[in-house]
Amino acid sequence: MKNEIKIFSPATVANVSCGFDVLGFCLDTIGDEMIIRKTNKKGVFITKIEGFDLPFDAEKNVAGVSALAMIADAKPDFGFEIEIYKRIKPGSGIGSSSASASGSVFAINELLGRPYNKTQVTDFAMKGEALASGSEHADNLAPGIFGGFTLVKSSSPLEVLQLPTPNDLYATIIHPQIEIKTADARAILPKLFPLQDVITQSANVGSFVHALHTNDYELLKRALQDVIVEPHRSILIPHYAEVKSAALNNGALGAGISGAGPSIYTLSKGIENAKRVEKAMRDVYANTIIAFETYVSRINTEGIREI
Ligand SMILES: Nc1ncnc2c1ncn2[C@@H]1O[C@H](COP(=O)(O)OP(=O)(O)O)[C@@H](O)[C@H]1O
Ligand SMILES: N[C@@H](CCOP(=O)(O)O)C(=O)O
Repeated sequence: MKNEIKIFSPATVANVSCGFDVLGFCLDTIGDEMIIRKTNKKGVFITKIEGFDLPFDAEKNVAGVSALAMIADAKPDFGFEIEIYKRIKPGSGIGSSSASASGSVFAINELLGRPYNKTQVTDFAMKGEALASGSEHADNLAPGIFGGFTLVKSSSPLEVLQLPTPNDLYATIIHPQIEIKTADARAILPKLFPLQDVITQSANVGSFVHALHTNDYELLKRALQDVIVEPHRSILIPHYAEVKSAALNNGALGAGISGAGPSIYTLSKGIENAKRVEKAMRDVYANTIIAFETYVSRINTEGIREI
């Protein structure tokens, strides 16, 4: 069995407008790298973090918390060192904490000879994600671990459905360089919603899943609406309405807040449309003082992978 593994842990888009805490998909052009190796000393030790200032204490870093949860169950007679090469900015809305929380347990599971299935790996990763966001949600973790589009049917007990990915679907992301902590963006949401909004949202998530199964781009377009969360969170994102309109006016099938923001995601049919949408979104921020990054990505159907 291997003593060391290097992985690519991709960024992910949670919620996908209509599926708060349940829908997500996996990106390909941005993600963290991690090296995990066995050590004689028992425990979990974060030995290197490059890219961003994050805690080395395993109990304060999401990668360490999920790893500790897995080894508490697996009880190996050795420990693990973790190196994190962070490319996804924390507080980005494209699953920065999730990439670390899922990457460590994906890798440890490989080094242990895969005793756990993907759902169990996701369950351990949820312990890490809870540290960052204050709640055990798996909508970023599941697409990272399973690949493609996923739906979290239930968090407890955890049940994840892997959904089909239409061939020609591309994502464009714009990430204004401000930080929104997921925990803060969750705290501002109301606890109760009007029944009519819940009905609209449920119909959209069902329609979206059907559209993925049938490659129905027109239905997909109509389903990518969020009447529940977007009105409360969009005010935290500079020029949100303008960026969204620019994307939709330039051929995007849908646009919305990626995870808890500030990133904005869009889905387009074909890479040429995705690139046109990228330019339109960049043009909005280009006339402001806001620094930003953009990514165009195919949907990554493999998820976390060894590199
Ligand atoms: N390995 C890690 N990677 C990213 N964030 C981490 C990590 N460990 C702890 N954190 C904390 O998690 C928070 C970022 O997570 P979150 O707010 O969910 O952002 P994101 O949407 O980018 O995942 C920050 O407070 C950060 O310090
Ligand atoms: N469903 C969560 C997703 C948070 O995603 P992140 O990428 O911002 O961590 C939420 O919307 O709170």
